[in-house]
Amino acid sequence: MTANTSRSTALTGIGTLVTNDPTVGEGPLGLIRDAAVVFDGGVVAWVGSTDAAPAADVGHDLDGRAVLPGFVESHSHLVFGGERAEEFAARMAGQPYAAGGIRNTIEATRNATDEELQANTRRLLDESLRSGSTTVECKTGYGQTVAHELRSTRIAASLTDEVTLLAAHVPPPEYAGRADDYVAMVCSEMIDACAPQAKWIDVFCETGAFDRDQAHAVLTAGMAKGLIPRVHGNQLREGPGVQLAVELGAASVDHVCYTTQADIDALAQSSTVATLLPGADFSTRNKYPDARALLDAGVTVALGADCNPGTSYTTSLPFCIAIAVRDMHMTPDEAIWAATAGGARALQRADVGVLRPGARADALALDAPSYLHLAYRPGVPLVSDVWRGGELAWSAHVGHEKAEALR
Ligand SMILES: N=CN[C@@H](CCC(=O)O)C(=O)O
Ligand SMILES: [Zn+2]
Repeated sequence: MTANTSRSTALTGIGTLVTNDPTVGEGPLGLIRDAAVVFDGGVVAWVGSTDAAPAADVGHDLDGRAVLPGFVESHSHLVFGGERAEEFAARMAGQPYAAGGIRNTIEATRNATDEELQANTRRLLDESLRSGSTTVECKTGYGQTVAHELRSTRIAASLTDEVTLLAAHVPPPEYAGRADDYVAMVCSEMIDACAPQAKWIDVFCETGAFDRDQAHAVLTAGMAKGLIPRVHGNQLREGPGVQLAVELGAASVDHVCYTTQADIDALAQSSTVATLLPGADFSTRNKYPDARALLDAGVTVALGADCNPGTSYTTSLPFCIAIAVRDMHMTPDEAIWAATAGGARALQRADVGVLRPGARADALALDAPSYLHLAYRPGVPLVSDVWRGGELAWSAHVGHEKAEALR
């Protein structure tokens, strides 16, 4: 039995606390006004009103500021080299996004050293921490040889437990016109080598990437090695991705910009989460998903920043929350839930995205009295403090600490 050397911390004077636990507070967000939360041993020990807060070793008076669970980022591509700003500029001049741009990043990633990739991934995790993301899933997908994907999984696994093998991103240059041969290699040597370092298997099911049968082969090969499926689907046009994800019981299907009523009905009757990625649609001038239709049908919706150099070079879930409310007609409450508890559902985690006793002590404070300001004041760095495992991981008031492994 190791001694509990960590000190308990009480955050008091919280103007509005979002718990995401309707049994302890008001409505789906479990809101508590004039609230307090106590962290002890890396987990939430107590939540309630300030005047009933138990004693703790360390106290912080939040002076009326809002506190939320740390954001849960369930969709990011952080292990990459290079950047594609010119491609973005061409898109803004009218050139449509196409999956082919991914090959530019594949070349830059293959040419990068381990140290460069590790440093870039850590830089982006630090950046996402400063905007409140305390859990971050990280995909591979820009290496696409066994050695490069293995390197990418190892780099991701050194920084987060949520590692996704996305070897089936697009057929790499050396397999141009031979997607089936690439799929056969992914389903054998690639997954055999990389599965031990990953938790999830993902595939880009889209024209110019992989069709339904190829995607099915990759996902089922990953599942046979104990990986849990996720799907990039229906991003650029209607397609088989949503139905495939539901058929295989995928944790989530992501993008979901073009859906039929049958897609929405299938999702509503499943446990598959629809993860919306408004940063990608913003940066590619793509159609936003019909979030309202999904939510009104009872689909569980998550929000992700989808940080990657091609479609969405942002780590900011506050930015995505603002777009989700203004352009996708989600209510502020729905958007906040989607970026916290929704992301946790997409990662099948019950210990994050919520502030209830026993949950990880991952939280953020805003320089604002209410979570509504995240949509009301877009583009403003409102996140003032971030706690991970009950420890202050970053504060705008004291300079930021390096984000160690996100466990
Ligand atoms: N659409 C597929 N994959 C990434 C984009 C990858 C890239 O363009 O580099 C996404 O989720 O947006
Ligand atoms: Zn993606």
